[in-house]
Amino acid sequence: MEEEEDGRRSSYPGPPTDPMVTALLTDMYQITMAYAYWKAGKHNDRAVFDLFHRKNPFGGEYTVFAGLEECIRFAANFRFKKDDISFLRTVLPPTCEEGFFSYLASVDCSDVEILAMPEGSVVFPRVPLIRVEGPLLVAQLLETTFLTLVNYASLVATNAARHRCVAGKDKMLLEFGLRRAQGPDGGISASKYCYIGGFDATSNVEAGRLFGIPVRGTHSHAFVSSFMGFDEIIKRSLPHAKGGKICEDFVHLTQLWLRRMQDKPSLRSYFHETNPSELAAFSSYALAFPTAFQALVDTYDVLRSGLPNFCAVALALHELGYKALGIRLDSGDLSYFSIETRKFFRLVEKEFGVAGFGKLVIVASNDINEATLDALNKQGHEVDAFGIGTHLVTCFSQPALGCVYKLVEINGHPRIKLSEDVNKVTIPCKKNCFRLYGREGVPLVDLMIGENEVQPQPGERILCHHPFVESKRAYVVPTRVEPLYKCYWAAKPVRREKLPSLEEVKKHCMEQISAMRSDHLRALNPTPFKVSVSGNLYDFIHHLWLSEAPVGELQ
Ligand SMILES: Nc1ncnc2c1ncn2[C@@H]1O[C@H](COP(=O)(O)OP(=O)(O)OP(=O)(O)O)[C@@H](O)[C@H]1O
Ligand SMILES: O=P(O)(O)OC[C@H]1O[C@H](OP(=O)(O)OP(=O)(O)O)[C@H](O)[C@@H]1O
Ligand SMILES: O=C(O)c1cccnc1
Ligand SMILES: [Mg+2]
Repeated sequence: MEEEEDGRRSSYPGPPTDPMVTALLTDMYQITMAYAYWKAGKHNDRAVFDLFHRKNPFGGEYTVFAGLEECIRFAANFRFKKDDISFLRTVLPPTCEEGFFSYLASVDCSDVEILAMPEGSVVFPRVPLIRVEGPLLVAQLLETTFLTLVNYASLVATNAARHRCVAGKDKMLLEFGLRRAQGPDGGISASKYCYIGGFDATSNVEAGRLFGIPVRGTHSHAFVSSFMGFDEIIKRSLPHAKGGKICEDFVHLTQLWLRRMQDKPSLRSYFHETNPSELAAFSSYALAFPTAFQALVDTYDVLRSGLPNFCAVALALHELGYKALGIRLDSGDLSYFSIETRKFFRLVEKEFGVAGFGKLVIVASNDINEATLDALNKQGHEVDAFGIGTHLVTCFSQPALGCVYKLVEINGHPRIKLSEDVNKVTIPCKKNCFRLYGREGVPLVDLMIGENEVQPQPGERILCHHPFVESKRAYVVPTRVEPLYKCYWAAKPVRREKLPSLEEVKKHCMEQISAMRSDHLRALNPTPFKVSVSGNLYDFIHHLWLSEAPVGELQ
């Protein structure tokens, strides 16, 4: 996103973050349709497409909408370059006329209008997340790219939000997924969209650079096992935190503190001899990061070695005026180990009078998912921060979100797609959508109306219809009516909404989730949120349905 001189974000978006997102990042059938639209002289017909999902992921009843900024960046910069056109000549049949290729070179999104819900919104099935209006050929060409930009983004943002809901607001959530993600782009996208969905930081350094997401990390088992003994540590001096005195042999100091701990009867019941190479590794790490010492304690034995070794180093640091951060657990029973660790920290605080030692941070990782978090909550635990990778970024429990992109109007004529499966029948017309809020300010229902219908007003009694089931309808007297769409792309720049920063998107997402009734959010048997249409739209859908569906003949 380009910065304007006054520091605000420009209304003209920069290119997509991923340079792979080009006009050719699409399905071949979009190109063949483009040719056929052009050949039929339909390319400039005015089309309206809706992008929406039919089912919420992970067995839940909500979805977090993400990926919009990248769609707008894509649309704003949409063009077929010379090279692109040369390639298209090689994949289309030789019968395709030359005029098409020169036309394609002139195509852009200058006559396209894109309305969408703000990124980070909590959204529900069938309500369009993005409404694209423009010349048929170009509006059609956006389909695949928009879907690939929205589907994974929204899926992983929803997954992150679900992990946040189970973990609770006060826990730190760290995204550790890059190594397990579906390739580099999957990893970068996961870091960005997990941040929107409620994670606090990522281990992915490039995501930190690209998006300004806080970057965090501890160390791995390799660092610990790379040490064989104390002899390897050559530079051992450490200045006192407040300057002045220098400790010439910090390693010796950590050994001294370990002995002091061993001499305390209350601590002796936990451990005897610890692994010395592990103490060497921790001492060395503390020498490198005296102000941010955090150690992985499960390489050899959490309670008998890792934990006492960590405390010895942390106490040595404390003597020199530093404060250690804490530990990471990466195996075993995380409930048990975190509780035992906390007890041990408190004991050390008491025995040595080190204020705050009992509150050192406990990070837990190792194949954590929603179910593990829930189990840990039920059992009780003392974990302050969770590092979550594989299950989060691969969306292990549901690998894809099914957003679709459907034509709903052409040259002012509403269009419908019929299906044996009623869930797959599209809702025709260029629509406006609103969220209606109830007495306590909670969202009650999303309402879709035709573009030309009068907008619903607070205090008005509105009959909301289920889109397909006649008997399902309800009156709502909203206290607040929230229009769901903003215009993010239009020919006239004055009409374009400025794209929010990532922080603003995250804030919006957190506010939307907090505003939802908790029964819509719960993991087990959540209550579906109601999605409805106006009486006019209901009648129209069913009129069009009847007029388009062929009448069968019984023999
Ligand atoms: N208290 C707990 N309740 C429920 N699940 C837990 C609890 N503690 C840990 N887990 C989960 O149980 C699994 C334990 O992993 P696993 O059985 O592979 O053993 P491990 O401790 O990872 O062994 P390794 O030393 O090989 O890493 C992980 O997925 C972890 O998130
Ligand atoms: O478990 P995840 O949720 O994916 O979180 C990331 C994992 O990546 C690291 O180790 P890695 O898995 O590479 O090795 P390890 O399991 O043998 O420690 C880290 O120690 C975590 O366990
Ligand atoms: O910083 C960490 O502890 C980390 C980072 C990535 C994967 N596992 C752990
Ligand atoms: Mg692992």
